[in-house]
Amino acid sequence: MSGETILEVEGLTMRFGGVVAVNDLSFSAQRHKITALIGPNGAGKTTVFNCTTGFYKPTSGAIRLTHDDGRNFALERLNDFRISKQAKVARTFQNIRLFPGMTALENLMVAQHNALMLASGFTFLGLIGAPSYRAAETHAIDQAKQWLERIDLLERADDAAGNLPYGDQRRLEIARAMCTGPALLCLDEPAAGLNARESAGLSELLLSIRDQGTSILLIEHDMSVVMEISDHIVVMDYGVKIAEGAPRDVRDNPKVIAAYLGADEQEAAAVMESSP
Ligand SMILES: Nc1ncnc2c1ncn2[C@@H]1O[C@H](COP(=O)(O)OP(=O)(O)OP(=O)(O)O)[C@@H](O)[C@H]1O
Repeated sequence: MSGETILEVEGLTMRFGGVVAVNDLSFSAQRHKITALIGPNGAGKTTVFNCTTGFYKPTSGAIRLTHDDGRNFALERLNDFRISKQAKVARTFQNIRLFPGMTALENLMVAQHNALMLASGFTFLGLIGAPSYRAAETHAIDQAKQWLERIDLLERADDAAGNLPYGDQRRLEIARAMCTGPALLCLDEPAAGLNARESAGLSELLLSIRDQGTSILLIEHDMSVVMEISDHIVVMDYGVKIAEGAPRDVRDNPKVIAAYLGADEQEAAAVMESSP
């Protein structure tokens, strides 16, 4: 194993014309831990995700990812395809982006497209049904079924993803990201729109993913989820880091309380009332 840090963000800046969405931000995320990025609306959290996952090229700064075996990736220099395929960073989005017309199972198979394409020799071995391709396909189906079972959707494997209840779709998105075998899982507001029971189930799922060895970077407005499952929290406001630490320290930090009070009454109350 290579060090405790999986992700090191250093001096990250992202400008959109005159808007500085992220300004000289530095933080690190530890291996096999859940690191949460929180902050009021417009603080710059999603922009950090978009830079980390290659959707945006940062204006300046470095984003380094280190695998368990010590391999290093300069994410700020890679495109989104290489970041997911080589650096093994997977993400979900604020708004659900499943393939709604495909079944739940098919959505998880598509996630394993890269491995299947390789095993198919980019079509030919797949067409003739070569044993190596059939073995890869069986493995992909097994993996998809295991994840469906884990998120309690095995019985709905053949239902169109778009017909599933909202909370199920959210869990399916996470399972789809996990089917790519990520080293780092980036989740953008996974609890958005979930009720209290579904949020509790989500927390359990994320803790089990962490405990089985996947590092998680989480953006979340639901403070009950953040305070319950995060190992470390980084707080942003107006593009800069205003605090970081363990859930209890962050919750009691006057700068954090002030940032949330200046934002949205409900959100401020949620931060102050949440108990880690
Ligand atoms: N593509 C873009 N073009 C111009 N400005 C942008 C772009 N993306 C983000 N911004 C601006 O950057 C700032 C940070 O936005 P960002 O979406 O990263 O914040 P956030 O913390 O994720 O907010 P929220 O919690 O509401 O999702 C905002 O002022 C936003 O308007």
